[in-house]
Amino acid sequence: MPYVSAARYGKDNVRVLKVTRDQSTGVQTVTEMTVCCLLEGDIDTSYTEADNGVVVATDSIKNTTFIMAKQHPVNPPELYASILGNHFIQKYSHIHVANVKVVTHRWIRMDVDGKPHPHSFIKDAGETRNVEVRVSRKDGINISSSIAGLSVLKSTGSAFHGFVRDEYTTLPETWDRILSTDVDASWKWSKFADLKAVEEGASKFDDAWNKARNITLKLFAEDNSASVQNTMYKMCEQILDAVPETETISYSLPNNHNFELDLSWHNGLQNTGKDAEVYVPQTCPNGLIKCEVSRS
Ligand SMILES: O=c1[nH]c(=O)c2[nH]c(=O)[nH]c2[nH]1
Repeated sequence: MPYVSAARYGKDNVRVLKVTRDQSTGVQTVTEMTVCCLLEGDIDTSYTEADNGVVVATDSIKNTTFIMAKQHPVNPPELYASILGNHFIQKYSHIHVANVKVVTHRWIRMDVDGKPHPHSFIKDAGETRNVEVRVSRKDGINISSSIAGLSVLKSTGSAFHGFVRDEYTTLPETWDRILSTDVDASWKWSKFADLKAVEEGASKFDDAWNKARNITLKLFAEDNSASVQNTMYKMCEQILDAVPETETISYSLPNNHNFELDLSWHNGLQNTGKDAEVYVPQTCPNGLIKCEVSRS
């Protein structure tokens, strides 16, 4: 007899923009988020018996996403996601888990004539700040925070040699290469007992994001990289050290290759090795290096 071994449902890609206005200074702040909220619980009969009596409509989940954004702070996103998720398990006794993902887009305050403008912003389109929160009646609140799509490139200070050489190998060893990647870095927080615990720790979330971002950028720039693997491990180590409330740090880094180009066919033009200046950025394939580092 088949049975429902796992099920969750909800609304994805709910786009929310919240404007907060400081009446005393006239300074306004915007937060744009894309929210996904998926519920779990005693909902199997909606699949097996067409029992919609257990279904909180995904349209209502979308409405709730907006109402919670109106009634509560949306920053830090870890807190907003926890408030939204907690709402569903408190309001509906048959819903036991809410999975909330919030992608926060980066609207950066515009500088005009060298001064921060009170209500104009520029979108830093690549990078987002993401959180994934699981609010569970039984297991408390588990939060994972991340930086995604932070594209970085260094034109030297990266090597890759000593790797396996055999009959499958064509890649030359290098002591000086371009290193380019799109950072996806996440940190998993120790479990929070309930919403109150998240509220009490709320100031830690922005602080951790700043530390993780600064560590990533500083190490990327300054590490004399032996490999993507080794540099990302150092990043994980430093974040674990800097943010004691985290349990696990993960990185997923594509190695976006920029190939040297032999132009010697054109009048002997030298453009490889020490003469390399013009490179060819590759779209695919790319290396993909991942790791997760935990406290022992
Ligand atoms: O830093 C790297 N790690 C690898 O595993 C790898 N493999 C490869 O072809 N180039 C690189 N670079």
